[in-house]
Amino acid sequence: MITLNSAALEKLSGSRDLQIPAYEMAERRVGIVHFGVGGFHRAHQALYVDRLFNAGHSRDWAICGVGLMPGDARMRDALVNQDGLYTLVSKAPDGSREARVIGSIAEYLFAPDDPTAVLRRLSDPAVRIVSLTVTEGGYNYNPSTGEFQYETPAVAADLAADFSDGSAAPSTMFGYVTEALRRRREAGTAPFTVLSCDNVRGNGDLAKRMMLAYAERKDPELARWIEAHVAFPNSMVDRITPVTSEEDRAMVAQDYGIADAWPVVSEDFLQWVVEDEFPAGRPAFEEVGVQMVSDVEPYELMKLRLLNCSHQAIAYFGLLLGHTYAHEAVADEDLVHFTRRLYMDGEGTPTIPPVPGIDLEAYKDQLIERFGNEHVRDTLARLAAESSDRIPTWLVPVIRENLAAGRDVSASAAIVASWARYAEGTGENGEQWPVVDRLRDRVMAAASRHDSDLLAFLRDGELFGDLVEHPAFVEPYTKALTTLREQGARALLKVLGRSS
Ligand SMILES: NC(=O)c1ccc[n+]([C@@H]2O[C@H](COP(=O)([O-])OP(=O)(O)OC[C@H]3O[C@@H](n4cnc5c(N)ncnc54)[C@H](O)[C@@H]3O)[C@@H](O)[C@H]2O)c1
Ligand SMILES: O=P(O)(O)OC[C@@H](O)[C@@H](O)[C@H](O)[C@H](O)CO
Repeated sequence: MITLNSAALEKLSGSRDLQIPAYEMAERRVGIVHFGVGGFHRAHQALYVDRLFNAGHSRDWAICGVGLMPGDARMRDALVNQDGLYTLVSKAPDGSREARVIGSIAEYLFAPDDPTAVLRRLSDPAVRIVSLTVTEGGYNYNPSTGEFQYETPAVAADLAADFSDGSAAPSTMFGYVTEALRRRREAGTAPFTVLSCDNVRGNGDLAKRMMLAYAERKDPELARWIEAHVAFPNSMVDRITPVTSEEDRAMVAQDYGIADAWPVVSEDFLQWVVEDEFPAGRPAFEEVGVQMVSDVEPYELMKLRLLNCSHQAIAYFGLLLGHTYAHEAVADEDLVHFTRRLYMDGEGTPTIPPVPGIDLEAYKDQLIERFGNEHVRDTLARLAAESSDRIPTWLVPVIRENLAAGRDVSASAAIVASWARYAEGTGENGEQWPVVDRLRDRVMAAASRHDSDLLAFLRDGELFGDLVEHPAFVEPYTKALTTLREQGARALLKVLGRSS
């Protein structure tokens, strides 16, 4: 067994089944700082940069990963001991796979350990891109009003503190990015580009609006400078990347002989569509499969409204039906009919503009095939987590557009009802499940009132706006929730399937 680190690469070079970096570790120079190094970043952006290095492109774009949250101490321990290296195994639906050691993360900083080092790195003129995968919740906006939430404790603390003399340090992405931009402006250094890679519509626009809202309170003059000089390109990102399991670690050890503290397993599908707005420069992403375009929106809408919303469609129904994995959920005829025909065709698709170069029918079929990839073992529990960040961000806008156009919303109402039923916290056979959500107490308290008020869940204006006042939504929602509670998920899928 070989413990993964730079010194081990030579020993791994003989393996036929494993690709290792074809470049020298010592040649890497940090040009990108990334906040939120989790499974996805390591299966996606870091892979693209690794491909660039392998293809002989400039080594000036290596990544410095930054962890802000207490839980990121685990990533620090894994990556620092391995010189930033890790194993990425991508698995196709037919069972074939590709394994490679990724070398593009040259540095990892756990911000609570050394905030000064993070600010120093962010102020380095060599850093020209700051990229983000901080989850939907990381943007700190109220999903129904779209406003920045100044009262979030960590944000409020960063706003109140003075970082200029080094006596206090930021703790949020907003604090770090704006303080670094302030220092760059003061030093006459050009700003970096902020590249959001999270699953949010107009993710760059949102990042800009939230960053400006923060800066406006902190330092209005700086806010004006950011608005005028910093680019925030939008991007659509796609690769299903489950949470790494103990089985994944064991597989990497057994099949590749590598002791890797935190490998990543993903599907083989990979897509990144990026708005080409990088005034400070960028890597030659187009050379390694990234689609650089002038308008990302059609791609984003397609992906969020077909892939991500469908993930929510299979998550709660799947769990209620007793499934554990995404591939089991789409092997269920009733659920796949509901997802592919009723939701995707009936309600998602009418809200999507023409997407250049994409055959939507083939795209939707491929989504079902991707969800059905049994080798990836994506759990429904992952898809059901943090729903209060996902449903309002992805599905509620679809519902609103369809309501405004006078179109049917029964399938979307059933998805929301399945979340409401799921948030009651017990399955159809009385099994308990952990509801993982930053608003857990609130959503569970609302769901616990269903016996006396079937609309209790829907009354949360922050999550659903005024949907509760739309009879065209409330009627199918009420029917769906009643059927779910009285007869179960299978009965509801059958009823919906018959009426289609
Ligand atoms: N996993 C996927 O299949 C996938 C695919 C496409 C896009 N994404 C995007 O990537 C995001 C992360 O997914 P992942 O699978 O890597 O998750 P993960 O849990 O492995 O990593 C999430 C990272 O975000 C950080 N984070 C969370 N909240 C934060 C906050 N408020 N401020 C700063 N950092 C914060 C965490 O500390 C962690 O480093 C998703 O939310 C999504 O927007 C994921
Ligand atoms: O990671 P989230 O919270 O944005 O969403 C959960 C999944 O829908 C998502 O991770 C998908 O797997 C991903 O968007 C596929 O590209």
